[in-house]
Amino acid sequence: MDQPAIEVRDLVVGYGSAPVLDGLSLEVPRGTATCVIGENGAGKSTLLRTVSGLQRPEAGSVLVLGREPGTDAEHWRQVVTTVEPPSWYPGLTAREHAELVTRAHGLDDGDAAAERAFELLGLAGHEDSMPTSLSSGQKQRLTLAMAFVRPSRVLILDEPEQRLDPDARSLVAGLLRDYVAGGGTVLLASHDEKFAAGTGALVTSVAELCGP
Ligand SMILES: Nc1ncnc2c1ncn2[C@@H]1O[C@H](COP(=O)(O)OP(=O)(O)OP(=O)(O)O)[C@@H](O)[C@H]1O
Repeated sequence: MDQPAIEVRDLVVGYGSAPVLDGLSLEVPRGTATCVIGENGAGKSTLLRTVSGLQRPEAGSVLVLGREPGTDAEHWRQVVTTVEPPSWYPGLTAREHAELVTRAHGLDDGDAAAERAFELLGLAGHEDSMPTSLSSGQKQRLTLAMAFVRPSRVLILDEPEQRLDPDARSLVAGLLRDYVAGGGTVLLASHDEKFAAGTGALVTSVAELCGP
């Protein structure tokens, strides 16, 4: 059987005192989605940050596509994460942000791809806006457009439904289903179980993953 896209074993992560995650294990098979739920402070973002390679575990192991995450550029060519809030470049429009991403990833038809991503995420008409002038939901749409506009094999999304209206939540759930149908792997955290079910993800909780 194929190695899972994401393999987490006996993970211990903390911030100096008692660990937030203590003995968490998780496997996300390739071409599937898993959604982690749990109350505020349960450790969902901590898990996603660690799987993204942005947080060092105290113990345990994490493999993403068979490699330790975040250690080299190859990781970032294949993995998209929205765990860290994006920084907007002063003076660059929404379209120019998306085009930066497509150029950095060597897409030949980058400008057309950016156009399609804006259409898809309901941002048509906002291409020439400064990201800082967009509403909070539009900024979230732009963040997701920048995630979907480039090729990737794994998406790690922290509460992608946040600040989105119900129609946009359904739209994004559908995009995630399509991403998985195309062979991609998704790990997300969410507080919206209806949204999570709509993505087709296996829904689990930090508590379940940490075992007894
Ligand atoms: N940088 C940090 N320094 C110290 N403690 C932190 C840090 N980041 C998170 N924590 C603590 O770790 C615990 C888990 O936080 P985390 O953000 O992973 O939870 P979460 O499940 O994503 O919560 P939410 O649903 O509110 O987004 C919390 O108790 C939080 O206070």
